[in-house]
Amino acid sequence: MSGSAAGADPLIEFRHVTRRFGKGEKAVTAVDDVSLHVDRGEVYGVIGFSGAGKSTLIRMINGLEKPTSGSVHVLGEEISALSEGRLSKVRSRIGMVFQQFNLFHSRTVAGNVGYPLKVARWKKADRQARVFELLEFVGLADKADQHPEELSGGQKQRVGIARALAAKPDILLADESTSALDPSTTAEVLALLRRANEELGITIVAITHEMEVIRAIADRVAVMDRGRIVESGHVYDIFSNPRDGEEASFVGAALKDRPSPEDVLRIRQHTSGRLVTVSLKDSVAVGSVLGQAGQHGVGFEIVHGGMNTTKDAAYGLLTLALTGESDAVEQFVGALSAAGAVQEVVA
Ligand SMILES: Nc1ncnc2c1ncn2[C@@H]1O[C@H](COP(=O)(O)OP(=O)(O)OP(=O)(O)O)[C@@H](O)[C@H]1O
Repeated sequence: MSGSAAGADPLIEFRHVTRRFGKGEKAVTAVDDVSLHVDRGEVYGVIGFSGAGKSTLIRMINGLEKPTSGSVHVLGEEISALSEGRLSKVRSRIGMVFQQFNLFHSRTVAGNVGYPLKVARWKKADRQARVFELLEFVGLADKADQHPEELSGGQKQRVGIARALAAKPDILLADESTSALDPSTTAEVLALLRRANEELGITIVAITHEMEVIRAIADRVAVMDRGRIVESGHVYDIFSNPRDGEEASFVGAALKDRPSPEDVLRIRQHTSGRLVTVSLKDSVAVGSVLGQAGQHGVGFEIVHGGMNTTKDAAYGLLTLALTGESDAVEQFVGALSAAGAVQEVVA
């Protein structure tokens, strides 16, 4: 799902939101003039290093934190201006998944999943039916009567997700939901979040410091740094577009899809060819141009890069060392540019 044309159906909207903590010299601006919108049915990822302001941002979506200035609109309400009573009504339509699972150890798996329904005063029979349905959905129907300590980390998080989905919320907030898990369990939990989005139509906001999470589930991403959004857009566009200029993209740098200055030094030790990086958005077209290198009188060596996948499509960057007469190489770079965006590698 990616119905995310600007303003299509925003469930969440931040308008020039700033959140400061403390006063005077010790004041910290955790969120600094952030504007963004999340549309119904999309998975919106927020990525950044520790301290970037992600938790503060997500806590403003369910009203646990209020902006110092600006406004936050959720499900048609200005959540930042609501009284506690009205706030709890909006909150009941928002589920939350935590890094440390936050399960009740004294309750069974079924008891944990059914807890929000008990709070919402669902009838016992309805509650039992809903819990059963949810445990089936997350693949833990056989664990209903066990306690959390009998489960693996991935299973605990699946219980956390079932509990967050229990009251049929419109929005699921995932706060570093896979950070405590190993890579294969992470993949399993991300696949479940993706199913929740695709099969139940739930809108997800996921904050993370892991690029893998964004790549696996997000439609759009905002990169946060020191409270500000420094880059945002569709995941595929951001991951697949090589950026110009001195400011290397945070995403590109984290993916290591371009050679670092150290890599370039190493590459230079064995080739004097012209180094270019080509985008593999259309890998067939690029492959066909590379197949004609000999006819251009050009030799090439792949010195860095490869393919990766996002939720929408595969993408990649290849760095090539091109050898041959400079006119021939120039002409060949022209042919490559027609197949994929080309950038010179300078170091
Ligand atoms: N209640 C608070 N009081 C004072 N400072 C705070 C408070 N909450 C957050 N901050 C500060 O705001 C900044 C952003 O913190 P925040 O937790 O939102 O970042 P984060 O990106 O979620 O990082 P992490 O992944 O480490 O939680 C940090 O400098 C943090 O110390």
